Amino acid sequence: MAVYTQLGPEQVSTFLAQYDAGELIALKGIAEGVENSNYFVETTKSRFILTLYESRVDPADLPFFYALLKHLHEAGCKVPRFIPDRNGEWLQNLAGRPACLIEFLQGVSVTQPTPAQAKATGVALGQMHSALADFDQKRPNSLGLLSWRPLAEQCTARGLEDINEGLAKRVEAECDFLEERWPKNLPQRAIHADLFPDNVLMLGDRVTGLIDFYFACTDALGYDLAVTHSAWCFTNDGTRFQSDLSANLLRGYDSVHGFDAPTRDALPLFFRGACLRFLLTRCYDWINTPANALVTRKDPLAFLRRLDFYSDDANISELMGQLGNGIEAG
Ligand SMILES: Nc1ncnc2c1ncn2[C@@H]1O[C@H](COP(=O)(O)OP(=O)(O)OP(=O)(O)O)[C@@H](O)[C@H]1O
Ligand SMILES: N[C@@H](CCO)C(=O)O
Repeated sequence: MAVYTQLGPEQVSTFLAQYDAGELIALKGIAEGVENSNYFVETTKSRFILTLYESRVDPADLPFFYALLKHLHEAGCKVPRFIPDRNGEWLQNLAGRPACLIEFLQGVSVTQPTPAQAKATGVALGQMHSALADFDQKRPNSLGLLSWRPLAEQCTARGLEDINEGLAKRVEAECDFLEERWPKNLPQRAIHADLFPDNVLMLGDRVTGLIDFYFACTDALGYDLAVTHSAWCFTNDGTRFQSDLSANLLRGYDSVHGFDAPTRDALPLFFRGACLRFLLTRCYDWINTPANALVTRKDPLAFLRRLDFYSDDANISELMGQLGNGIEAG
C-alpha cells in the first residue's frame, strides 16, 4: 500500500485548476509501490498519475528526473512526462509535499514474465541506454558500491544475523570482494537502476511504459543491465534461475545496444553488486519497518539466493555463453 498522504477530491480539484487538464471525474489511491503516494486521476480530458513525494525522494533531485524523462520522451522512449501547469510549472506543493502531475501510460506490470516479455524489456533497456548517450546531467548513485558497507553497518551485524545466520560475515566478504575488483574506468551515463518487472508496463508482449525513475543516477550501463537481469530472470523468491528469460533479455538488449568487451567482462561483478544492493536495502527496510506496517516488506533472502547463483563459476560460464560477443551499438 502506498498512499501515505491522504487527499480528498476537493483538494485535487483545486490542484487541477492550475492545469489545462479538465475537470476531475475519478480519484483513486494506488496500492502498489512503497516509496511515494500515488493517485490515479481521471478528468474530462485525460488520465494522469498524481505523485506526492514522500521522505525518500529528495526534492533537489526532481529536476534531474524531469530532464531525464523529457530527454527520453523526445528520443522516442516510452516513459511518462511530467505535465506542466498553465504557467509552465511541473513541480507543485500539495498537502505539504512536493507533488507532480504525470502522464498516465497504459499497460500492466507482469508478475510472471514470458521469454517474449523479457526480450521486449531487454530491447527497451537498450533503447533507453542508446537514447541517453547525449544526456549530460549527472546524479551520483547514492546506492552504489561505496554505500554498501555503510548500509550493512546501519543494519548492524546483529540485525543481519537475525535475518539469516552467517549473513553479516557474508555481506562483509562480498563488500571486500567487490571493492577490490569493481571496474573504475567504464563509461558512465544516466541509468534507471531499478528496472524490476513492476516498473515496466506491458500490453501483451509490448512494452508500453518504463516508470519509477526515482533511483535513476549516473553509473555504468552494465550495472543497469545486471540490475534488470537479477530482477527479471529468477522466480520471485530467487530459488530458480530462468535461463530462457535470461537468454531473451540479453538477446533483446544486444539487438539494440550491445556491450563492449570491458562491460561484458565486468558483468559477473555487476551481477553480484546488483544483488548486494537489493539484499542490503531490503535488509535495511526489513529491520526498520515494523512487521505490522501498511507497507509489505520485501524478502531480502530472495537476493541472497540470486547472489549465490551469480557467485558460482559454472552459472557465470552459462551466462557468458548466452551473452555472445556483443558489439557496442550506441
Ligand atoms: N505513468 C504511469 N502510468 C500508469 N501507471 C503508473 C504510472 N506511474 C505509476 N503508475 C502506477 O503506480 C504504481 C506505483 O508507482 P511507482 O512504482 O512509481 O511507485 P513507487 O512508490 O515509487 O514504487 P516503488 O516501490 O516501485 O519504488 C505502479 O505500479 C503503477 O501501477
Ligand atoms: N525494486 C526494489 C525496491 C526499490 O528499490 C526491490 O524490489 O527491492
